[in-house]
Amino acid sequence: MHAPVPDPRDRLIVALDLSSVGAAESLVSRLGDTVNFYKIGYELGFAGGLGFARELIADGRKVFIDFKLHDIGNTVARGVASLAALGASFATVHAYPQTMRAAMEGKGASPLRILAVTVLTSYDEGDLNEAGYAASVAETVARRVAQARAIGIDGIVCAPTDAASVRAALGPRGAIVTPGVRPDGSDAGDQKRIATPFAAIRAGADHLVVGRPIVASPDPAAAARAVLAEIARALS
Ligand SMILES: O=c1ccn([C@@H]2O[C@H](COP(=O)(O)O)[C@@H](O)[C@H]2O)c(=O)[nH]1
Repeated sequence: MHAPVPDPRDRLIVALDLSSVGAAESLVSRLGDTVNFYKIGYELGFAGGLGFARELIADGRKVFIDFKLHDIGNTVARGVASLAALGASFATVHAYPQTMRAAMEGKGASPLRILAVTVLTSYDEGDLNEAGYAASVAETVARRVAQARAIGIDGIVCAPTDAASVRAALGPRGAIVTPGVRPDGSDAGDQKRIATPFAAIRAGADHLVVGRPIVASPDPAAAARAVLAEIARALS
């Protein structure tokens, strides 16, 4: 069985897609105790964000490093070992078998959980086809989840619209983490496979990643509370 999520706030992961540590510090301070789990990707990570990740972790927050690693096995394993030493809770790799195996080896006995990114939520059938894949989004997700399961991966990143089929293919073990979450009325931006927080949780997502609907809101704490309320309603 995959571990139940104990603190409901751990269901919500806010993507700190911001250009400086100062901007991230200010957002985290505005969100206060409403949010406890943060994701750091390229934008903040390449602007000093790993030092900030260390501070968040020291402050008792959970951190997800979303660099979507994909390289030769040795490089992936060593990079993941560094993320494990940092104290990150989650880290992503692309769902290629060699990469997933290397990441699982690199994390060793640490509590870091490796999440395999199946098909990006900004991709539809046309984007996948343009990238050279003949299979559909659903077929590609299914194939990658089957491979991830065989390797014993810790979790999957997929669109909320894929969550139910991913859970069926993944079995009870492994976390399902869904970006592409959009509360009703919010702008989809470049996301193509989206669902509301309520629908994502009902479809079986364990954790929702939310960026712009909270980060770009005039009142981020109120936007986060609204997402948490939807999560609670979906779980009730
Ligand atoms: O398939 C994926 C994998 C990762 N992401 C990341 O999640 C957030 C989503 O941000 P929004 O502003 O809520 O769209 C972003 O950091 C992506 O890098 C994803 O969107 N899709």
